[in-house]
Amino acid sequence: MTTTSDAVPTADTQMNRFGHFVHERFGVDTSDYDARWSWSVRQPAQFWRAVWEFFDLDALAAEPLGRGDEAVLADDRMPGAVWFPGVRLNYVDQVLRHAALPGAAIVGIDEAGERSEIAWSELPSQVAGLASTLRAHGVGPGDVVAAYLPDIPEAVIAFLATASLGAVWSGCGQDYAPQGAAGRLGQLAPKVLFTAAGYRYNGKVVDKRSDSAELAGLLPNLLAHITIGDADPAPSTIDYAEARAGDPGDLRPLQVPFDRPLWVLFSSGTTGRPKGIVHGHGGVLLEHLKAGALHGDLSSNDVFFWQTALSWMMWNYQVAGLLCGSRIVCYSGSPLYPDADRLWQIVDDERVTYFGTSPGQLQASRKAGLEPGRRHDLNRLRALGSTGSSLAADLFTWVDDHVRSGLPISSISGGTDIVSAFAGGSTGEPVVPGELSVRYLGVALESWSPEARPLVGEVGELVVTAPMPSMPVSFWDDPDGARYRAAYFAHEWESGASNPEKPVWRHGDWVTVTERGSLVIHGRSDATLNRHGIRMGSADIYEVVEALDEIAEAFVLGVDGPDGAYWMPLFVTLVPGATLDDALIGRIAASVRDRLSKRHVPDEVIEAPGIPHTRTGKKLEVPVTAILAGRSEVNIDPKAVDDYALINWYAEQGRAHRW
Ligand SMILES: CC(=O)CC(=O)O
Repeated sequence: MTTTSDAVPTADTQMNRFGHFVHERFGVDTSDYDARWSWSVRQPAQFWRAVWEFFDLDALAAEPLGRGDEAVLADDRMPGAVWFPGVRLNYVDQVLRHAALPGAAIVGIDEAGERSEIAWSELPSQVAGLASTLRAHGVGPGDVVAAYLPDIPEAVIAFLATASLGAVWSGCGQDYAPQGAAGRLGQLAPKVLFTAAGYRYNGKVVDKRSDSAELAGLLPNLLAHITIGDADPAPSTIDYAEARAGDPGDLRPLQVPFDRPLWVLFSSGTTGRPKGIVHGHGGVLLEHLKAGALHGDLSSNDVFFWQTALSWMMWNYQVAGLLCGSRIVCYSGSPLYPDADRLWQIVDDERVTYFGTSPGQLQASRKAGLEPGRRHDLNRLRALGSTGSSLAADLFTWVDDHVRSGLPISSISGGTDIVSAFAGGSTGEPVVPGELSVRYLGVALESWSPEARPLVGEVGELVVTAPMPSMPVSFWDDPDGARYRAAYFAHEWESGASNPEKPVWRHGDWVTVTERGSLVIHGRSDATLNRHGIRMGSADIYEVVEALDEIAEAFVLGVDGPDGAYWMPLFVTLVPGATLDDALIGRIAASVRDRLSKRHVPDEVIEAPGIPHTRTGKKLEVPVTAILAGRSEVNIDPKAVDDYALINWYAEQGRAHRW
């Protein structure tokens, strides 16, 4: 496989400056990435102290960080690690540090192309004005402020105002119906709700006024409902412009303990009550500076655009651009409207330097025959990020051929749980198609065999063997931590000599750590295809099948039947004009056999009317497999799925299958 960009260890990147700083400060060998990573996981207290010092966080905190490892990591138990016990700070201060920068901090673009800007210089007064209105409505430390909004700049201001008070933020995209949003936000008993009158999507105006009013009615503790963009707001609501014009006074974000909740994110909740995952101010601040500034090299020279939505953790990750002094771009429309070129046009118009997207958008660009590098001026673009699912090798190559040769690609993998990435591309590190270049600093990631043995060059369970500061401080409404432990620490490793002495975080993904230290993610381990003892990752099959021009999307399931029978159907959706005839089925089977193995060839290829996803775009492999297997206890929550009507179609396939 080709290397599309070469390592540049001497370049003036923040990562290299950090390496020099660590070498000087701690006398550590940081000559290459491997050395840095090994030190960061062997000496976590030293590593996170280095991050703290490199970004001069003493300047933000009420008091300087104490000496000794205990001041950084007082207890390394997992779960229950105690990070930075004596520290008081506020996430928002790191954003406001950049307020003297010229130009726009936040740009908003809607689907019709309407554009708005909030300048860095306006940020403090907008945050302070809104914070004072929230305070006037009774919001104080620990209270929850909820948002039902598209990805618009006002959402970022509302979040910063909330966090500045030491209150807790939680956002839900307006693509959720009111009941679905209430199933999440309602758990938190918010005191204030932000909603928008609507947004444009797929060429239509989506009017959300009555849904917003319905949601407000489902939140009994609400003291104020602030509406954005409603020309005719109901008397019981407060207009956002008025709320933002509260007395700005002297903005002093409240200094809070390191682990004070910053926000609550929700798991997809397709089959049970969505879990509220709580992250703290300090953990997110350190993790996002590390990921954004060190790995992504984000700075005030950058325009950072990651296409996302409020219910997806990538919204929170996008806001991290502000922590690094970068301008961020919020886009509230469909990524594919009016056509697949839409996001490339934004990258060009906004002079984006770091563009984050998904395999789906890249695949759609490829299938539409786009040549973004020819059609647009993408010269300022210096990195392309991708997440949501594994980025197949052929899409790396497509970017190299059709966007820009040598453009570093960072396929990242992590999730809501840590509101960041465990691994991905890193500025200056080589990129190999289909791989995540490195394990991120401070992430003790390994691939483990069923007997809890570390593996290199073989597929295993993705585990993290030491705490990270952005692991959840708790789950919401989980006083004894039982739901938290069950989510990550309850895996039963097969008995063997090396059974772990300490609990490890099992993430639920299949991963290979290569000899070079890069990674390949093979899909969810709880959705593993286990054909008569041969285990296969679904992502490997998607990579091959979705590369075929006729296939829009693929969905492979492994269904257990009676008497040890196993059925492995591959469902596909087709691009317009394509037909699933014997020739195409033959080509699918041949590609899977040639590029993977004959064991990976599905039992059947079936054209589907669609593929069900969570609202953050993950294929619903586990619950749909259970439905096909006829397991009656599976109850998929219609509100958590993008197209619930499809579930009946899949159930019908299960009933019709002859074992
Ligand atoms: C960083 C990620 O892992 C994002 C996601 O796929 O949810």
